[in-house]
Amino acid sequence: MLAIKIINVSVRDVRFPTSLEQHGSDAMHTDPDYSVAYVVLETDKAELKGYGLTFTVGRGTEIVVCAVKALSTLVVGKTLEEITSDFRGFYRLLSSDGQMRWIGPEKGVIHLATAAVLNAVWDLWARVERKPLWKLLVDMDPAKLISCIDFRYLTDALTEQEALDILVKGKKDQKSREEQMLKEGYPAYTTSCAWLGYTDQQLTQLCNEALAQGWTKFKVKVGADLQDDIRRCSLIRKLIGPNNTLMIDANQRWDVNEAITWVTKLAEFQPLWIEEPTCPDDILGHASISKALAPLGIGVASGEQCHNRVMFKQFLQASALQFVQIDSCRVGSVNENLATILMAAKFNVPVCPHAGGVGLCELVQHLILFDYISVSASLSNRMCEFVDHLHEHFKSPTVIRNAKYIPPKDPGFSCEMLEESVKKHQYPEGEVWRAIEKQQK
Ligand SMILES: C[C@H](O)[C@@H](O)[C@@H](O)[C@H](O)C(=O)O
Ligand SMILES: [Mg+2]
Repeated sequence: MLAIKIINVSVRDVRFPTSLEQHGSDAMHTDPDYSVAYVVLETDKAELKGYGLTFTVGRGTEIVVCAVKALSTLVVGKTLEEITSDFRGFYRLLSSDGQMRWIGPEKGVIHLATAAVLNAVWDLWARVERKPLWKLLVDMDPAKLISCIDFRYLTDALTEQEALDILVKGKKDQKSREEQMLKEGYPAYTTSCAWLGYTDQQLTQLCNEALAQGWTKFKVKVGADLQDDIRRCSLIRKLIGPNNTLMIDANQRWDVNEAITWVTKLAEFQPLWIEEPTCPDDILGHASISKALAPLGIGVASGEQCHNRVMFKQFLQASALQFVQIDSCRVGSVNENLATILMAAKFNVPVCPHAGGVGLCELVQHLILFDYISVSASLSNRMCEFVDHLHEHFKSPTVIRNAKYIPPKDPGFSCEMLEESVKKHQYPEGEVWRAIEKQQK
């Protein structure tokens, strides 16, 4: 089966008009239209396809689509066997092409495109093996997993041997953790109640509904106006009570000193973490914020706009993050996320993935299940984000029970969307967008 050949890469710009209702809004992204560059790998076996995506928030998705097209020449004609027998080499081919790397390297639009293409390759591989991706990873021999990772630029922090040792150690009691996950699921938190554009009334209603559904961990958007933040945090803390968990997220709004002063003023609401307090590239800034907020019991979280494994390496080396937020679509897919998961394990920092958007929950649940079952073996201070939008457009949508992710069972990486949804939301020609255009006129 691995002999199947990829004969075509199709890519489409699919957008959902979430900004109309302020879903997903934060202090920097006030009107996101949750979108994807949606990739389908066609093979010489007509019934077998690989599905992948990367997440965007509307305008600019057409540029990612263009970048996927540029990468597709490196993919078409390859067999799955050629790819998976040297996945590290294939990762490098895509991320380090002698000409194309100039428009990265391993960052920005070209890296988002790499994520979409590689996510589709992993989806195809898992489908061929007839396993959900998390299970493919969990069952994989540690040496084979290591062979998928590009260790270039990492070895001063994590060598191949150290990574292998972590994976070999993780095999102990793996079976019981897998059974536990299948029975109980992986703990989640919700961001759906408190987008920045929601009114207090909306926030109250959504929060009460979430409490009734069993949610115990909540994230609220902050950063635009201090008085608003104090009012909203006080409201949500009252609603959830003193024992539930609260996180706050500023989406890069502040300078370093401003972040420290602002968050200190929100400390009375006892947030577990402040997420993206400042520029996502400012490693030393995050380290200063971490140091200043540690006495208040507030950690720093980041990762949804962290370009690549080398950035994560430095955040960890500089003790700049207390929570590592991997993202399934920002970096070079599973290959690069494996590197970050293993570095986080070495530095003993919990991984709490970023999710939401379109499909991010569907994808990242596979990675965090792998992290628990095969690497960290711990649930302490760990949870995966959940946002309750747009799951209905997926063939295998996430299943949440008692505020926990129930491991997916369908083969693949859960990236496949309903063709009907794709057609309707394709930008700009889909019927949803045509109707909006007509209304605006
Ligand atoms: C624009 C997006 O909705 C972001 O606000 C969102 O990803 C957010 O940062 C999150 O942590 O969920
Ligand atoms: Mg965030």
